[in-house]
This record gives sequence, structure tokens and C-alpha cells, in this order.
Amino acid sequence: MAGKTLYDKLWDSHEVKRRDDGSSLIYIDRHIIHEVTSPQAFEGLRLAGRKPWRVDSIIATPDHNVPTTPERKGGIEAIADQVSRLQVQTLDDYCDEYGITEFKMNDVRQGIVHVIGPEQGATLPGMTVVCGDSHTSTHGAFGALAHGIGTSEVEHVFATQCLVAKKMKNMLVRVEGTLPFGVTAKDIVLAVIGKIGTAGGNGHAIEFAGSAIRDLSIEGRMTICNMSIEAGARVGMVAADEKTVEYVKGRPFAPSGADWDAAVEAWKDLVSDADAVFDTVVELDAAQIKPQVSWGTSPEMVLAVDQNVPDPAKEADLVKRGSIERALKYMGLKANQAITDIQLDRVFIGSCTNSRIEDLRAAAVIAKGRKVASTIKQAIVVPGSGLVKAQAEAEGLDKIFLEAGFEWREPGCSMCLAMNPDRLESGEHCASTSNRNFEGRQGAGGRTHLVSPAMAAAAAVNGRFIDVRELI
Ligand SMILES: CC(C)[C@H](C(=O)O)[C@@H](O)C(=O)O
Ligand code: SF4
Repeated sequence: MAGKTLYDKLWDSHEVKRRDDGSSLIYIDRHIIHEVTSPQAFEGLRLAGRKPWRVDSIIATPDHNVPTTPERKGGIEAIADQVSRLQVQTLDDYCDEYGITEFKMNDVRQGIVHVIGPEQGATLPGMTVVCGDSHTSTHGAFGALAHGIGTSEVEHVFATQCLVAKKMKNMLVRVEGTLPFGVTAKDIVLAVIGKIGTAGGNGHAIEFAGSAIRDLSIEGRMTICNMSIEAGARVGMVAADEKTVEYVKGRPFAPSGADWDAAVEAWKDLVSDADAVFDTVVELDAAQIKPQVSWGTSPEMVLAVDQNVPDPAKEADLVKRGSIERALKYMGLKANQAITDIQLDRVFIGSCTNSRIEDLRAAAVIAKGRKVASTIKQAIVVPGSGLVKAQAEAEGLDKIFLEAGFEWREPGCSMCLAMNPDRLESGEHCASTSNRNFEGRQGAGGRTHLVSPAMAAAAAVNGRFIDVRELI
């Protein structure tokens, strides 16, 4: 019999019951919640006369709707939008009522759910982790089985600690070799999506492997797993190794003493067996990857910074031609225009893809001693959590950004999506370190270009896209 993949192992160790229809009940170890998808689940639970079954498995924080400007220190009253305020208030109230651990708006541990889970050691290797949020795939970077769920499933997990799920197929994305200088995890994952497309991972759990993935920091692995969902896969994973153990060690929710030793021993098995068979295998050569920039309205519409946007006239497939034409029109770009000719209006460094300390350091290297171009209306840096912010300030990164003309904000989802005051105006181009570039994602009519933190900082000081390697 063939060996097991990491996904097979995680699945098998959490499958409670296989049902006649081919689906299974799987046990959930960690449930992370935010203010957008949990209020209705709480209401549903109450209407059914139930309570959360395992309160200690849940951690909560508001992130999508919180303002990131200094006024936000005024607490919940600082949220001007009524619906947003009600969502945060509802989350707070239910967490208080049930005794759920919540990092409220002005707690230094507050931040984007996918940043704070790992930061607190609440995400551990070998766990099943769910959250009512599609980028829960981020947590797979620890050798965990993590994916987003819908609001009715949030309620189901509250009530039963289990989830009805169907096993997916196994996909291996192997990236071998050494990344060129100045090329990062974000460029790898954008290149993967450019290659396989946004439907490439449909129905699969992706394991990212190969020497280029092993060489990444845990932060970099999170960036890659974060965007698995943009490749069509709800799950992205990286096998646990010494770096994983080192990262988790000593964090507030991590085990300690004898439990720690036993856990570390058990985590050694969180790798795919050498003879495991994958349904689909994709290979990339790390040495060939260049800094990436998305030009269109889907993450698969991405190119290397030295390329030109496509010409629909050269596309024989009529459906593809139509989508290129539509994307060019929405984005206000001309066929064959060089990526480096795209003039930016705003720059956003943040989101669960790229707001960890390593991301801020990479952007600061470029910002240091330079100035945001006068043509840029706004460049903001939004740390992923209060603890990332504190760490960055201890390292003096805030000063570097402020001196260069960036704004230094409070943590939250911010300009990643238009659910809070940080947003684009119609027609504006934004170099953004986030993960989605759909029409209107950052504000109605806004034009998003997905890039790495270093590329975003380089665009800020140059006013147009530039190969960051010219500035290092
Ligand atoms: C609001 C939330 C449900 C949503 C998600 O599921 O991903 C958001 O985080 C996003 O990035 O679009
Ligand atoms: S930062 Fe963006 S992608 Fe991440 S959870 Fe928030 S809205 Fe979703």
C-alpha cells in the first residue's frame, strides 16, 4: 500500500465517523472567529437553545471592520459605520457571555485572525483549524489541516466541535532550487497561481514542498498557504520541521513541559511519506521566478515585473480574449503596456498575506532613506497585529516608514477589502500586498495590483512599478 500524504494523515487522525453519503465528520481542534461571520452563528445557536460546546477551543478578535487610524483608540465608539459597530459589539457581547477568549479592539494582542492565531501559538502542528474566513488556509503553514467554513458551519462547530466534510484530492506543488535575490514567498505563490490558474487547485488540498519552500521562514510559508484559496484550493499545507517547532516554542497557547516534549515527538510524523502518491503534481523552478505584479481582475492575471500586459488581439481563444479585454478596460490599461509604466495612486502594505514582522522589515529596507513619490496620494503600512506593531516599533521600523512619508496604522484588515474606512476611490491604482484583486475589492472602481511588500515599497518611492532589485 502506498504511503500517506500529510493531508491523509491529518484527515485520518481527525475523522470521527464516515457517513453513507461519502462525507465524514471531522473533529475540530481550534476554532478562530471574527466579527463578520460569527454573529449570526451565535444567534442561531441561541435560537436552538445551545451553547458553545468547547469554549477553550475558540479564540476571537475583531479585524475586518475596525478602523486603523489613531481615532480607533477611542474604542468601539470610533467605528462610524452602524453595521460594522454592531458586528464588533455583538462579537464582544457573546464572547463575554460565554467566556470565550477575545482580543478586543484595543488589546495589544488584537489583529487579523490569521496573524494572531499563529502568533499566540493557538495554531499548532497537527491540528484541525477552522474559521469563518476563506484565508484560514494560512494556518496550514504549520503542518495543520486548516480551511475556511461558512456561517452555518461556524454554528455547527460551536455546537458539536465537528464539521461535515468531504475528503479532497491531494496536490503537490513542488518548488525546487534557490530563489533569486529580492524574490519572495509572495512571488512564488503569485507565480504558482499564474501557472495553474484560479481553478487549478479546485477540489484539492495542496501541499507545498521542495527546497525553496523548506528554505522559507514560517512567515513566508504562511504567505504561500494564505493564497492557496486563490489557486482554487481551500487547503494549503507545508510539512512541519525544526523551523515550525522553533516558531511555536514558548508561545502563550503552546504546550509546555512534558506535554511540549510529547508534542514535538508527535509532530515529527507531520510529513508526507516518501512513497505517498499525489493525484496532481505541479513543479516550479525557484530560480526562474521574478518579482510578480498582477495586472488584471483575478489573481491569475499576473506577470513578472519586466513583462507587458497582454494584447487581446493575440489571444485566439474568444472567451479568454473577452476576459482580457474586460480586465484591461476595468484596470484602465492599454494592450502591451509595460508593467513598469503603470502609475500608482495608493500603496497598501498589510493584510493576512503580508503584514507580519518579516514583511514589514522587507518593506522598510526599501523605504529607508527614501521618500514616497509625490504622485502617490497615500501609502499606508498596517501591521497584522498589535504585537507585530510593537515589535516593529521596537526595531524602529515605524520611524523609517514615517520619515519616508508612509502612514503607520493600527492593526486590522484595512485596505485589503472595503469593509472599513480604508479604501480606494474609483479609478485609483493601488500596489497592494493583499491577496485579492477582484473588481471593487478595495473600493468601488478601485484597481488592485498584487505584489510583495518589497515591491509595494519600491512602487511607493518610484511612483510606478519597478523591479525592486534595482533599489536593493
Ligand atoms: C469577510 C470574510 C468572510 C472574507 C473571507 O472569507 O475571506 C474576507 O476575509 C475576504 O478576504 O474576502
Ligand atoms: S486581511 Fe483581507 S484576506 Fe485577510 S482576512 Fe482580512 S479581509 Fe480577508
